[in-house]
Amino acid sequence: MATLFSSSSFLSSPKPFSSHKNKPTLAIKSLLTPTPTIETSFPAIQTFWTWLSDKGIISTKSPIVRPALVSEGLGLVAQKNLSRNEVVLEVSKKFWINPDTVKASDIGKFCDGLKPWVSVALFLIREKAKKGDSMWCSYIDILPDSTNSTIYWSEEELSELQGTQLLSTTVGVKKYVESEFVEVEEEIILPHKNIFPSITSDDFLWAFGILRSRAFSRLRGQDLVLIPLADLINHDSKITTEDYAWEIKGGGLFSRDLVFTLRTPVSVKAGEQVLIQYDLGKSNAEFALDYGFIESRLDRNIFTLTLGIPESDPFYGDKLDIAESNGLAETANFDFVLGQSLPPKMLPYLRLVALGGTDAFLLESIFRNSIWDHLELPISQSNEELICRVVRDACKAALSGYKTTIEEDEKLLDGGNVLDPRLEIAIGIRVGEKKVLEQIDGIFKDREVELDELEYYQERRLKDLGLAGEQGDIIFWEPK
Ligand SMILES: C[S@@+](CC[C@H](N)C(=O)[O-])C[C@H]1O[C@@H](n2cnc3c(N)ncnc32)[C@H](O)[C@@H]1O
Repeated sequence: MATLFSSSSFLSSPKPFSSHKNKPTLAIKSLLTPTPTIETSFPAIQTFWTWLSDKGIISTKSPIVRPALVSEGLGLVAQKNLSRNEVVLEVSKKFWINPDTVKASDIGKFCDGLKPWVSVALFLIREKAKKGDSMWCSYIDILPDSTNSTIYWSEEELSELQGTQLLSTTVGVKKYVESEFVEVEEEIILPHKNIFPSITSDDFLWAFGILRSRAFSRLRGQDLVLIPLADLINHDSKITTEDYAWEIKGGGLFSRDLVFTLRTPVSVKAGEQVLIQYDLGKSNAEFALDYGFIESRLDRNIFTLTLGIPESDPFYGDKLDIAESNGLAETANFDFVLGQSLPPKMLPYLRLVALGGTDAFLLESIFRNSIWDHLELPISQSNEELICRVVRDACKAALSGYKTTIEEDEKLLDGGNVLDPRLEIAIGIRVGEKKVLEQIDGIFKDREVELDELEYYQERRLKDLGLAGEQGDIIFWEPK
């Protein structure tokens, strides 16, 4: 039975953590302070503000929000008291940056057929290189050089994630971005050197991270769109509704241009920051990868169990057929959330994968319509014992891949020292994953203890046929 827990140790010799040189290098980082400071006079913000006004993107006469320096970098600060659901800003489509913007630009003809994000990434890099000659220059100037997303971490910083799923994901994402860069470099950048001078893979990673952390997606008909000013909105974990935050209006037959509208999901006092909930469904690992921060909420801690039917299984074909008829496949990912019960379908899938020996008759085609119902309950002691052992072994193997214990991590977090934000993310992620793994192990440990008392398929079948009593004793018909 193939049980693939994807916790890889990418870095062979972890080095001790030292404060990184590569902190999020917002152009304005020297003005960042740990306390929320409403600072609007910084030159780059001023220039951006003037640009927004000159372009008519917003009216600067009686603005509802203004960009300002806050503890999260830049943010939007209310200029008056706002009630819940009040419109905070509106940005017309002509000021969005999306694949249509690229198409209409001077590089449009070179970007035909590129993935939407790749074309927007090239556009951003090129506009950035143009400096003052770009119409987007004032916007591009306020974009950070990096965030605390794990894609920007040094190898030394990444070594703090040793053993975590986030490390493998980060490595995978960086490889993906690199391979996209190699392709676009060969096909577009090098053949048109005069248009795209000296674009490096670091530039490409920068653009990828910018899009990942601030592009709006899943908007009506828009796969990926950067909306200047709106993309300064920061996240607040205390806001637990995604409603009312943003929408696209207009675009009907007789209506005006499409407009992006941002609303505040909660009431805000003048001078306070307007904040939204980015995504209630994201895990801390996704937050760390996309945005470079995590939350303390328990259910943001998720460990993904990847289970699969090995091709070498003598019943591979039948098992795959059953899995597919029930919405699963040869491999299946189960997201296990801290503090919650096992993901639905996980136990039946595990039992299916482990099915063999004298239980294999259940794989015969006459059971095809009822097999999943049977798999919802324990099949046999040996099957249940096997799934417990395999899951527990996998948890132990994954847990041995981390270089610290939960206690050591908690001590670091509660030690009263101000930690580097990236180290704090790393500790939060690894402690969260380990807690989930311990919880999974605990569930299957308890199950192992109950194995003798569980009711299995044969017993249920005998009961159904009226051949077994409620206590499991076999009823014989004695000849009279
Ligand atoms: C959509 S942008 C928001 C504007 C951003 N603060 C800036 O300076 O440009 C998202 C980024 O803001 C920062 N951010 C947003 N909410 C945050 C939070 N609650 N804690 C820490 N950083 C946050 C992260 O760097 C994230 O990648």
